[in-house]
Amino acid sequence: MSAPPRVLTVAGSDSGGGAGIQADLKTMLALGVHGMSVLTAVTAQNSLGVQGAWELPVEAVRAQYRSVVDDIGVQAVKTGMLSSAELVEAVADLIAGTDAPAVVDPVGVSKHGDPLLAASALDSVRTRLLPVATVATPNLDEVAQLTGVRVEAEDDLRRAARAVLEFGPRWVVIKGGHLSGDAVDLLTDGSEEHWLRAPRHDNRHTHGTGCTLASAIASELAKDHPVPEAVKTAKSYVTGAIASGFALGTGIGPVNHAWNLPRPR
Ligand SMILES: Nc1ncnc2c1ncn2[C@@H]1O[C@H](COP(=O)(O)OP(=O)(O)OP(=O)(O)O)[C@@H](O)[C@H]1O
Ligand SMILES: Cc1ncc(CO)c(N)n1
Repeated sequence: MSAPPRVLTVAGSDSGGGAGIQADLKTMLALGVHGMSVLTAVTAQNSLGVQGAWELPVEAVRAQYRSVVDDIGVQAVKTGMLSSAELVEAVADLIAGTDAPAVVDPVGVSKHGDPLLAASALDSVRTRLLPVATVATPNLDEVAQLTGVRVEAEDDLRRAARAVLEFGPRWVVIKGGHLSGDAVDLLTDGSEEHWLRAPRHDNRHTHGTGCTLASAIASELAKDHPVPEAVKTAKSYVTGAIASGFALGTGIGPVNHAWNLPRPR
């Protein structure tokens, strides 16, 4: 059997298994790539929120990255929770030295509003991390934090995308998941525009949707698909996973990462 494409996630652990590293690796398995991980932080987290978070030392992050890239090699990298300015800058430098596309999910806060990135790290995300991104995938809160643009309706998505592109990612997906109506995202590189529209599933199984979308994009890029095709496949995957999510705990439950497999749970 030949080796599947290899994808590396650089992100935090979600003890509840719905977001972070756990969501990333499940997505990668479901999309047929070999998932690998660099842990940046550990969170005590469940369906109700984040009860605690502990960062790893920057040397531990660099060492994990080098172990994976120098021996196994990667066809795509995805970043999630990076916690501090020091980690953002270290990871940006590592990505800059890696010959593979990078999907940057500039994680700022959890679905419950718990901070996953220090306010003092925002400038490093703007000036160091976004410039090395092949695709950046901010949600509307992250767009507001990074650019000051407040998106209240679909019509504002284009202005938000332009503001994020100013920081240098090659492509941006503005996730309209927090608007009402259809779940509409805008993918653009400043010249092409792709509007990705899916029906909104009015359920509570949306913990980790952003991590899942970004990991799915990275998985499809690792298979050598062009960015628009990769993002369209990723959008279908996350939509199906939300539609078949399940209740867990008493708060916001996870998506069903296995929904597309021959024997879904
Ligand atoms: N209720 C929903 N029904 C259908 N699609 C949704 C729904 N909520 C979000 N999405 C889609 O899921 C993807 C992730 O968007 P979202 O805005 O939820 O990310 P996020 O806030 O970064 O997620 P998280 O912080 O939980 O990882 C987008 O494609 C968005 O349109
Ligand atoms: C560890 C982690 N990363 C990312 C998110 C974003 O949803 C989360 N809730 N937890």
